[in-house]
Amino acid sequence: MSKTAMGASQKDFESAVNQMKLLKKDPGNEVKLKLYAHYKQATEGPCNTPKPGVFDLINKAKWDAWNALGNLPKETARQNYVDLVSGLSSSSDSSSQVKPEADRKQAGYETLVMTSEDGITKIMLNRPTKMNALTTQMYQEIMLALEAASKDDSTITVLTGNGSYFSSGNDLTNFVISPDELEERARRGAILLRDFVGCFIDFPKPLVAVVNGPAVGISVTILRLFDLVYASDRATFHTPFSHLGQTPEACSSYTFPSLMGPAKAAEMLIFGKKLTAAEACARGLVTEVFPDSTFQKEVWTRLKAYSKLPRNALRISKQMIRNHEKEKLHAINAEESRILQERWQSDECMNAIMNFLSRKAKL
Ligand SMILES: CCCCC/C=C/CC(=O)SCCNC(=O)CCNC(=O)[C@H](O)C(C)(C)COP(=O)(O)OP(=O)(O)OC[C@H]1O[C@@H](n2cnc3c(N)ncnc32)[C@H](O)[C@@H]1OP(=O)(O)O
Repeated sequence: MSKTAMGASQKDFESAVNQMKLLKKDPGNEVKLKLYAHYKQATEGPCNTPKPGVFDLINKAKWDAWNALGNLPKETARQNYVDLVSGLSSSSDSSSQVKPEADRKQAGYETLVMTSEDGITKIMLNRPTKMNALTTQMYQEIMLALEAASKDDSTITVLTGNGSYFSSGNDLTNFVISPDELEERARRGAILLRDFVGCFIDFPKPLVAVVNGPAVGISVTILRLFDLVYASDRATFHTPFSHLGQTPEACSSYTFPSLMGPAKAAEMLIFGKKLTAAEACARGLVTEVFPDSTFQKEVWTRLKAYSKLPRNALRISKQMIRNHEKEKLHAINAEESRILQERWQSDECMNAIMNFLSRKAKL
């Protein structure tokens, strides 16, 4: 950020406002909220309008963002706005630069880093500051990445997270929408969820989860569709669906009871009990737990050795193990997505999400 001692002039501010209108790439809801709040603060001062109702989600999120700036001086808000816009412009400039040929990173993903090396394609969730919470864009990019990995010449595909979390599950701001959009967004969300989980059910090669830290929600339930799950002893496994007014997904209403028995599954899926990595391993959800200090080294050494095994034999064996229940899993996935479509429109779900967004509730 380029703060000057004098702060941004009115001219700099107006030019940043104009620059925003020319921005080609959508900066995402969080940045848009920050820009909105600083614009209002810079032009009108502290928040001066009544708080919108709890179901007016978009206006409430905007109001919260503006109100959170308190008595921030107009000049500081103006400078922050200019800095935000200049950060956006420079990142969109740099994203258009040609990447060096030697770079093994596969281009085209904004929320993931995808690399292929030593017979292993690695898909890394890359929103570390948001605990790798899964945005709509991220679900779509993961599906594209899985499709590419299923066709490339690697032997094994790995999903992992960048930073301290594996993933904090569905990004709750996916639900920041106005009431009149709710029904349509819930319908589209259910289709996206069904397609997303479907990609894991059908994935043809050995799929490995390298669970580098805590996992929440769908990033836990999806694990039963992987062939190996390696976890750091720092990882935890938490499915707080009832707390969020929601219900299980990723086929877990069937796979968890069959894996750990209905009583243990209920403890997780109905009552939201958080498991340690050792507990998740004892319940069969995790293949093996490693000390965090040696986790990356041990896991990648193991995977590199596995990736040298005959590719077709691995693939066929995986399919033999998985094919028996594929059809059933697709049917369960469709039904869970349908039920969630209803849940997302419920007051219980809306209230839980608003509580999180207004920081009244954390897990
Ligand atoms: C197509 C739709 C498919 C839908 C499929 C449905 C899936 C169901 C689920 O996945 S349910 C699980 C949903 N996840 C949660 O409820 C987790 C919510 N997050 C938290 O409770 C906490 O953030 C935490 C415990 C994960 C981490 O707490 P900590 O104090 O360590 O860190 P912060 O809270 O300060 O988090 C840092 C920033 O990251 C943002 N963030 C984290 N997780 C999420 C999330 N799931 N959704 C949205 N945002 C998230 C958090 O808001 C902080 O952002 P900020 O720095 O801008 O304040």
